[in-house]
Amino acid sequence: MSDLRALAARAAALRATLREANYRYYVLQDPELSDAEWDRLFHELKRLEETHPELRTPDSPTQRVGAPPQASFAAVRHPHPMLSLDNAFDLAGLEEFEARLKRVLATDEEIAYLAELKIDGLSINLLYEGGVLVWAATRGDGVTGEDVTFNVLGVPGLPQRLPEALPGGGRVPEVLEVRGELYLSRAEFRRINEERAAAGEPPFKNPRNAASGTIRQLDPRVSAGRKLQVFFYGVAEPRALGVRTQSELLDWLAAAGFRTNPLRARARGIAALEPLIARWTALRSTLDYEADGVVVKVDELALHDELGSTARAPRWAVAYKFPAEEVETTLLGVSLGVGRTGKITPVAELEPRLIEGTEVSRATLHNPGFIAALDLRVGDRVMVHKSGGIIPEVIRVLTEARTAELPPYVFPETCPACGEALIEDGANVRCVNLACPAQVLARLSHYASRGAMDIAGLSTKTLQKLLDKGLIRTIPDLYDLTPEQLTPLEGFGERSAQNLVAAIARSKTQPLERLLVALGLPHVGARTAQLLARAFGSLEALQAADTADLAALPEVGETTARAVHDALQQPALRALIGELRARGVGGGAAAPRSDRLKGLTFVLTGTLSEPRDRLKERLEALGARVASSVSKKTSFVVAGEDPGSKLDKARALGVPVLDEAGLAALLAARLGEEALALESS
Ligand SMILES: NC(=O)c1ccc[n+]([C@@H]2O[C@H](COP(=O)([O-])OP(=O)(O)OC[C@H]3O[C@@H](n4cnc5c(N)ncnc54)[C@H](O)[C@@H]3O)[C@@H](O)[C@H]2O)c1
Repeated sequence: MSDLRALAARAAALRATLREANYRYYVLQDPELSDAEWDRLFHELKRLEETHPELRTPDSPTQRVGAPPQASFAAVRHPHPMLSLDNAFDLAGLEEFEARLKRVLATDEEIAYLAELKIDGLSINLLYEGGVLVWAATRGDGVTGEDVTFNVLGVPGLPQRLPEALPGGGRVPEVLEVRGELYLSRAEFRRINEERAAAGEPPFKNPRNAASGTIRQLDPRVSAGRKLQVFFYGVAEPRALGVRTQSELLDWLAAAGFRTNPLRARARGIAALEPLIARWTALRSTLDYEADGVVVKVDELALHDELGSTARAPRWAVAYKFPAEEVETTLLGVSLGVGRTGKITPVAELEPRLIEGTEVSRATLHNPGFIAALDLRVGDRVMVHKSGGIIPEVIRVLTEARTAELPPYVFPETCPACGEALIEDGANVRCVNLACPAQVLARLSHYASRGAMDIAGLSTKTLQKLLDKGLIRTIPDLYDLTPEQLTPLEGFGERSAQNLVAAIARSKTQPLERLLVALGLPHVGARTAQLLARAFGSLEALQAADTADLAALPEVGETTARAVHDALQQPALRALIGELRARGVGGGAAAPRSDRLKGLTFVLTGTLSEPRDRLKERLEALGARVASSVSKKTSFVVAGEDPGSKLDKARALGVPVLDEAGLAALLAARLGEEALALESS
């Protein structure tokens, strides 16, 4: 039983992590996990649920597609659900897929497949009635999508009206639901990012994000100015078209005016697809669009009906994902970054190349030992990949490609910013000069950043200007700036000077948790800062706490407790805090508590998808009371998996019981937008 409990807790934790990742990926379009990491966690959960079906919940990410539509668009209900695809990461995965097919179809005969490229864009569903386009919608959560009709009208190969008769005598059914993938070419992605850079806007991370951002433009002129493209690959009810196979379906779509990808191949048996997959893997980097795999579909449509779908994906198709891309480029130089703690990070300056959708011109070299182990020399040809799918890293030097005798790289002995001798610190080197201008700039920039004090308009560039002009030296100096000092600076006018001074002044009332992040306390990210702020309520109380007080908090380990305690005793930090407090920074209050759930009392029972303490804290932060026993006064009992006697008591007393989905619905109804923020907190 206790083993099962541990597995249930693991499954719940995986579900919570995946849900949060989905929200960041689909809604915020700002993923923190790499796709590879997401895939790994997803598969762990899937395996767990397969071996222990009793652990599966109806709202598990394995049973769901995408994320609900955003409120800024009209919602469209898909007449037939739009599904995702199951993945295979290697040939063994494809063979497993084939074995499953043969088992379900009870056949030994070779199955015919159609292989198509998996385009890395976003799916679109089109509804035609009487041959006329009625709407175009994003996938959303598979059931409901966002109406983006106006944004697709100019896309070539996306017909607004279908021909009455098709070559070969086919006809267009009265109602037709067509599915495809919208995407941006690599060249168009680069052009859009250049345009954004010129307008001072942040770049899109990759073509998929850019396509997704483009289709969700509320102003159709913006999307019209970007060259979206599309490949169509399916319809909701192909049999109504009189076609028998996926191959014939693609031909039908092409004949009706829908753009389809000419790259497709039919093969009998998975083994026969292997050479094709190898060829397409090599072809990938030469395409002018991003493809992240090969979709293998059972060709015979009659078999689709027989195989059916799960809640999340059809059983007759699988997406083989390409392995991580390794790209060859040239090392143009090595630059040294100085972090706010003085750590020196060597960075490879590379000839720019597109890797898995993002342009890479710099890659981490970690530390001097890493450079030495690679025997890296400026001018070398190197192989680069994205570590964990996100951080570019040099993995190999092509020593055989060295034509000239390149001198070995010698790691500097002094700080590039202040000239102070560098000190070895384990595998790293460090500049220990607290007044080092690069460290000062990094600390200021961290202080003003979005995750910390969030001071609008105080970019690193502006901070550099203020330092250069001698207007500031330390963080507290920011609060002494006047509009008159800023107005004469390049890029400032009277208005922008006033705005910046006002934004800096506003930051004084940022909640304590943000100030804790801004101070750069060791091991303190947003989550720990929140815990500390809620537990201690003021900087003074936190400074007075000893290591044991800190370690007693849930989720704060011994190491963090000691590091935070020691940092707060350091004279430099104490002086900084003193100066900030003297200027009225950090009024001492923890994050303002919302009272949206005021008057409600919850009792939590069973295994939930997040630690009970955490949910308790979240509910309390919204003004609710969380009690430990059920009484008539309890508003709701939230029951997770394996609930205890509290559930029985709730039933006996007639107290309403919510499962997690019910709680989410309640929160959404009560909080609207706030619920989303809560989900991601
Ligand atoms: N990094 C993160 O935090 C994070 C979070 C969520 C999802 N993800 C990534 O997204 C994936 C899951 O997302 P998904 O559900 O959007 O699925 P998916 O992108 O892996 O595959 C399904 C989609 O492929 C598309 N597709 C492209 N070409 C196709 C073709 N020829 N035929 C059929 N379909 C085709 C369809 O739009 C379909 O909806 C994960 O594998 C992961 O890589 C990452």
